[in-house]
Amino acid sequence: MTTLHTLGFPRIGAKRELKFALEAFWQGQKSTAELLDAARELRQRHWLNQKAAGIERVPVGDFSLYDQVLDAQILVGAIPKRFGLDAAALDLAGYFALARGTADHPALEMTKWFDTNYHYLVPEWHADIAFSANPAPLLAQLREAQALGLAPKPVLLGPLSLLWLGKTKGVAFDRLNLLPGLLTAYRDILATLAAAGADWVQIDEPILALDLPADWLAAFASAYQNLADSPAKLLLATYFGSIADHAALINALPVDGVHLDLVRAPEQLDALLPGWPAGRVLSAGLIDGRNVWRADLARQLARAATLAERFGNDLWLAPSCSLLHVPLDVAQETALDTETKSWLAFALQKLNELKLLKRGITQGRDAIANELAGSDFAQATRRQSPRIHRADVAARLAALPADADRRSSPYPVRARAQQAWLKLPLLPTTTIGSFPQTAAIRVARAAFRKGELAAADYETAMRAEIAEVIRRQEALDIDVPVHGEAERNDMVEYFGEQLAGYLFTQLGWVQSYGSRCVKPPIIFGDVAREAPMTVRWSEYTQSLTPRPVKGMLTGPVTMLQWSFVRDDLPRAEVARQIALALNDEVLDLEAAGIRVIQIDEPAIREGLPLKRSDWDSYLAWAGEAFRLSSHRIDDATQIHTHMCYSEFNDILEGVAALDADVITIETSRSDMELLTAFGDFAYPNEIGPGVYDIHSPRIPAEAEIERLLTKALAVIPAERLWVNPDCGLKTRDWPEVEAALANMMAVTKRLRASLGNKGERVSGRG
Ligand SMILES: CN1c2c(nc(N)[nH]c2=O)NC[C@@H]1CNc1ccc(C(=O)N[C@@H](CCC(=O)N[C@@H](CCC(=O)N[C@@H](CCC(=O)O)C(=O)O)C(=O)O)C(=O)O)cc1
Ligand SMILES: N[C@@H](CCS)C(=O)O
Ligand SMILES: [Zn+2]
Repeated sequence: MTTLHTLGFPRIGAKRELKFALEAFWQGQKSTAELLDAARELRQRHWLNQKAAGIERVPVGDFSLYDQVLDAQILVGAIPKRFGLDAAALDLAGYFALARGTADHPALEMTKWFDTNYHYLVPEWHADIAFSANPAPLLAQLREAQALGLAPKPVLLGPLSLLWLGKTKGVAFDRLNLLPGLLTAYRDILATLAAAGADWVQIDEPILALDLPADWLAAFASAYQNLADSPAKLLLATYFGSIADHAALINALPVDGVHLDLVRAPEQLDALLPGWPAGRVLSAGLIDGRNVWRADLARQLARAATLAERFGNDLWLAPSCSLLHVPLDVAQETALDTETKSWLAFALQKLNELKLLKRGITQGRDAIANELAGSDFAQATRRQSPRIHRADVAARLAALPADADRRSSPYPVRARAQQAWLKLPLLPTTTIGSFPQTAAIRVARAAFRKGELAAADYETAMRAEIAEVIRRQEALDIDVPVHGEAERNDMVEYFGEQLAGYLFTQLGWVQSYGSRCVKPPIIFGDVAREAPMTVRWSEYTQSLTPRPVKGMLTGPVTMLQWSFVRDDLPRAEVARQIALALNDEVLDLEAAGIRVIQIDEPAIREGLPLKRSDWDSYLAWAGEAFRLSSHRIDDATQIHTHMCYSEFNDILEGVAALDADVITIETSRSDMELLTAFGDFAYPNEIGPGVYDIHSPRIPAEAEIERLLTKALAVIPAERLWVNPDCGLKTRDWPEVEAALANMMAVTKRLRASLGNKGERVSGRG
């Protein structure tokens, strides 16, 4: 009979219990035992949720106190020497030192998990690293699940993906040299898990969805040959894309089962099935683990039934990938109308969809006739809903001139017009937008939302916050201040709430990194701006200072990437709709006298398709959408953009093609590595490489900032260099922010003096 399983489950908790337990622990308000209890309680609740929904093999090892890739590093004893910690004796202080850094040790670098908004901690590979199996924490969780009478399936990040996702440090070397030692650790771990009763182990190798070099593909064959005598059966899990290009390799691997993402890449079955080894389990990922739309049950049942005919007991059904990337339970959403709710499925609803598919296969269609009718009805109402299609949006897009995404003049001309009024000093300073989202701000917003604080009082509180933010930036002498984003719950959700075509949830939390979560809004229909969204806040801010205030918007690609997007329209088309809505806002800001405007695009790299063959078309429409958002603005209005948390080396031309006047970009955690590439490529416009990492509570010393800025000056002409932190400061507290920015300003002023030009920049006049 078909087996139901999941690859991973959300771990933060319906009410973000894990977040609050972690943050209380970090603040010394919860003991180690209390934090571990909270974690155990969540794990058990989630396993039981899955069991109740008919999931027969629950995952173990998908839960983490911070990040599953960090846990995978600890599991194989791969802790960078610089921390001076022993994996086998790691306590919580050590664990969080790796994740969050300490006064002496910067945290592990953090970057995006494939094309998701989840961030993982990047392994640091040294040529002399000695791996050793450290299975005790995973084993303890396995026993917890067994004690609940469950049939758990441990989940490991596979050896090749773990190596690939890390970065080499020190003298350059080939990461594949580390494979033999790493495999010894995996063999030990598999033996220990099997001895503890795990008959199946899931090994995730998501890098198989990428274009891999030949030596890495060859390493898959040898690595899995090495693990072939594993006493536990191995389920090789792939997701986020097709592995069809590697069909022959995959079919020859000595593994007992393979999971395929049949939502993202349904066509890969045709490539894989002809050579599928007899007796190998197919885990069919039929339910979308990356989006929130209710499955078309009839369609999925037809697919599942065909597979069941061929595979019989060797068919497993699952979501397409871990459910980490979707919210937990749509039933908790009390503010959504019944029709809208009927279109949606969060993690718990997706489990139910799997259960229905199994019932349909084993007992026949009639056994789920009502549910099939319900699903058909929901698909039909969604397709036909008048709330989804807007003729005005379509007409406006159709009427755009061919050059709507071009500024009227090239950058050098614009730079002159901008410097003429901005009169900025050399190495102008700015921040990325947000200032600390203090408890007071969030409490005020929570009260406002509950109706306990009147709109006017909320407005007054936010204005007071803005005034304070301006006062502090003036005291620091920052050249281009911002309003601080106090009024925003989140840089995407905030805009989603104000745009037509978007829905938002009350409890639709998805983990972004560590304890930090986001509530991605849901794009369900055509997007349009109903009314100005940020203008009054920016206008007010400008009234407080003679300095040029930078207005702050989230760009179309990021609005798309960090939302759940409708699946009935190409993403490019949705991006164009958002771009026009933002263009309305840009023009209104400009008219209101806000003539420096940042259009954040931190997610542009994350949205890059996993296969290189799809890159050009993505970069073309993403770039067009970005540029379209500043359609028709004046040369003298300076457009900034900002990007963070990604490797940008691959897409420098695409980044340059956005033609923003200034880009502020995260670089400090990677020690300005990116800048070398920007220098080689001769990035044409202005650039502000982040001079310190804002995701760590560490205050960067002046010497550190100076070292990074000096490195930047070696590759970027001083006339085009800006000085700023890596990203927004919303997660930090004020003492840290003021100390860090004061150091940044002191270094900048020293460097300006040493560059011998304390007056206006000359760049724009060249
Ligand atoms: C820049 N980043 C972002 C990403 N994705 C986004 N959608 N947004 C981003 O900004 N991806 C990449 C990075 C990831 N970085 C971060 C950084 C910080 C957070 C974060 O702090 N998230 C908050 C939740 C933010 C939010 O929605 N706040 C709301 C609700 C606040 C709240 O919890 N209120 C309480 C009451 C008040 C209290 O007691 O504190 C309540 O309602 O119960 C708001 O401000 O109104 C987090 O807490 O995790 C995310 C990604
Ligand atoms: N303007 C945003 C960008 C974050 S990527 C902020 O400062 O938080
Ligand atoms: Zn950022």
